[in-house]
Amino acid sequence: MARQGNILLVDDDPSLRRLLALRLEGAGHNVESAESGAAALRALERFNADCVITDLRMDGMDGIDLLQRLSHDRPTLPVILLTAHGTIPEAVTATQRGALDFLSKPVDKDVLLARVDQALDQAGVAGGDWREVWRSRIVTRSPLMHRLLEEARLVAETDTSVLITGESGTGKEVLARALHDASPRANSAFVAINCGAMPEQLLESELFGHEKGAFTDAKQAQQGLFRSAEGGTVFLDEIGDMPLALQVKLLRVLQEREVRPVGAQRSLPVNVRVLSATHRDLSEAIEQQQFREDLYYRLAVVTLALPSLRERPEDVAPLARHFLDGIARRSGRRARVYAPDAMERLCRHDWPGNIRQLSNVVEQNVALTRGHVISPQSVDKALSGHGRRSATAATLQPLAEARDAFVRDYLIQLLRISEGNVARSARLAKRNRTEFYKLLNRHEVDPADYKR
Ligand SMILES: Nc1ncnc2c1ncn2[C@@H]1O[C@H](COP(=O)(O)OP(=O)(O)OP(=O)(O)O)[C@@H](O)[C@H]1O
Repeated sequence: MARQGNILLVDDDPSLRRLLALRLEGAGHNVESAESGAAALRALERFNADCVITDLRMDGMDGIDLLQRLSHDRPTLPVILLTAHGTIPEAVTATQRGALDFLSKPVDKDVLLARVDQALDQAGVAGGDWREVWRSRIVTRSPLMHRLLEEARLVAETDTSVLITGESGTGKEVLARALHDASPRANSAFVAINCGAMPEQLLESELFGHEKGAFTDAKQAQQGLFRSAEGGTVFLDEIGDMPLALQVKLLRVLQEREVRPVGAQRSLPVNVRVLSATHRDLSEAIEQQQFREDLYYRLAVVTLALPSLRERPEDVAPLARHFLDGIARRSGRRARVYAPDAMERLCRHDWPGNIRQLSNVVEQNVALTRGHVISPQSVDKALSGHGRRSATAATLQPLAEARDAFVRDYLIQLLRISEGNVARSARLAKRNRTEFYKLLNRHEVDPADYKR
């Protein structure tokens, strides 16, 4: 069923506005028109738009300015740009800054309706239904991601085991949670565990539980994650790092749908859905006999491969704004903004650490920015810091700068641990408060940014 949505149409040419509105209304959409970027922002205060179509060149606030405002204020609202002959390069740049797409004038009716349908799909407007909440934590404008989310939504309705693959920091856990939220198990527990983070025996008892007295430290019986997730979902992160002996036990649990706590005589039935994730190439691990092939086929009935951030550069700007908003909300202060050149640099970076690295860079930028606007220099500094380990003679920092960077990182870590509490941070650093405040000032770190 074709989607029908609320479309805000922005163009300073009244005849084009009328024509496009007629076409969109003819397809069942609800259309509101505005003659400028400023009028569009006013209209959005009362009109609940699912998609904005805006001309690129307009007097006053043009399409790019409007896009920038919307990317900041409404990062998930899809924006389509209308371009006349000669403005296509600008529109291409705009898609890198977060525009969903662009349409060349004269606008072909079928292309218009197809693009709008795609935009409504992105906004989560499904066949006339209202937007979906399950994917609300996933900020994206990438068509690759939208296809993946569509697959995720379909597979969420079943009890199929899903293996999520992707480089570190691409959002595997976020996707697993969204899958759970979209599933019929959404009202039961979602329990996540990192299989690479603990020794084998501890992992076994964490997963399957233990009886009282099963081993020296087992003072109390513990039911284990599988049983505590009864009716819900277990998410096994870094499954590729699970020790082989435990892989056998996990396979048995998946086959029999029963768990046997450490030290128990009997197995107990469990009803959980299993999602797992890895950043490793499991086929290579299977070849090297580090991962059981039979377990792989049990876990990877469906595989969802998350693209790296390099493969979806259009997500950098909306994600950066999303993280700025998050920091502002936590500190109760107005969100900072990136200067256009600074945003350009973020968009050009290749993000080996993916979204987690972007989130750290944004946090570092906020910590180092006194005013409202984050400068390109601040971005360069944060990015060179992240590349420190692979520095060459050309990029190596002078000692004074490296020392400053170290002290700043140290202060940020303290404030993270103490959630912005200066007295506690000063105690941890074994410095008196006055001295500690001086350090914060000198390194332009603001404790308010770390308050929860
Ligand atoms: N699409 C997204 N929108 C908003 N935030 C995201 C998105 N994807 C990831 N994040 C955030 O990025 C960080 C890393 O995500 P996550 O922990 O899910 O990645 P991961 O692939 O599981 O990483 P790892 O392999 O290191 O365990 C988290 O803070 C998460 O909230």
